[in-house]
Amino acid sequence: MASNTTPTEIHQQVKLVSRYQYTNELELTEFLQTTRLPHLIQGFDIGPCKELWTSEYLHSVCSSNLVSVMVSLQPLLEFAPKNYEYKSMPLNELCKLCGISHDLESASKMKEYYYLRSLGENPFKDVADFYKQLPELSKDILIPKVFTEEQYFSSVLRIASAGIQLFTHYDIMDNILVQIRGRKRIALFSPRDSNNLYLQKEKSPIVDIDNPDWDKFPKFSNAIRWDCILNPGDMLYIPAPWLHNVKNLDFTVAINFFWKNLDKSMYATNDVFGNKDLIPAQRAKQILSRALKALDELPPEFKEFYGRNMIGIIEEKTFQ
Ligand SMILES: O=C(O)CCC(=O)C(=O)O
Ligand SMILES: [Fe+2]
Repeated sequence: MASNTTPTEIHQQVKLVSRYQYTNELELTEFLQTTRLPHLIQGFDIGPCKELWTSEYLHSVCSSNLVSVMVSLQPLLEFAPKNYEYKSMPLNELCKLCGISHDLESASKMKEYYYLRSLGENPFKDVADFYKQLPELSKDILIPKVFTEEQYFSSVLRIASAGIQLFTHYDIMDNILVQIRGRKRIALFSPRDSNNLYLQKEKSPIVDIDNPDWDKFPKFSNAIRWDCILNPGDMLYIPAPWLHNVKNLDFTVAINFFWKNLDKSMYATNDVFGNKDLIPAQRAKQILSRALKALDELPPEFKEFYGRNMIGIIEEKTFQ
């Protein structure tokens, strides 16, 4: 792409995430077993948390146990290089700070943005389990049982100040994100667009998806963006491995539930975040790195020839 391209000349296709009106658990469960598209689920009563969980309430009922919080001077979180630090702070204190930065204006005055993704008791070994770890809160929330106990993997509490935006990433398990307080804007990208997102492991380096550097990321213009806004009480079904980028429009509280929709043997056993590649994919990536080493032995024009040749084979054999 010419280096004098201006962002206004490039239009990315944007679609809206479809809505699903909740009627009963069985119908929703069956629906989620067949659709592989994200859906905004509305009409399910998530319980008293929706009215109850103000920052003042959370400040008063949450413990002063230390939690590890991402703290950044900028609202757009970047991972390479990192523009945030992990700081330990009492959970009840975090609720108060996030409450002060409840909208974009007050958050920008605070000069620090906060983002909590709850971790397991031992963050290196255990998965986050909201029910076990935060009984003072979990009694206030209801979620539809769309997965079995066997399939359940983790439940993660997410607290964020207004404005903070989490980089685009994929998770390896199916997921329902339940919005409790404030609004989130979520942009999703299909797994079919993964090659247009310049992935580095599970994350995309295109941090500012609303104003991307088109010279650096020209293929991003081919990606279709699926947008939705989550309001309190809404739930978003994010099928694995759809990519998602989350911007907090207000002070937000949300919980998400990951579950294993595939056979258990597919999943890495040492995965506490639910984002390690499936075991056969890990094997395929190792074989690919060996194939690339073999191609390195060739002169450049043969390396490119075989590289392009192999892309064609991979496309033919893997694209649906
Ligand atoms: O709500 C957020 O901040 C992130 C949600 C997310 O990444 C997830 O539910 O997998
Ligand atoms: Fe995620």
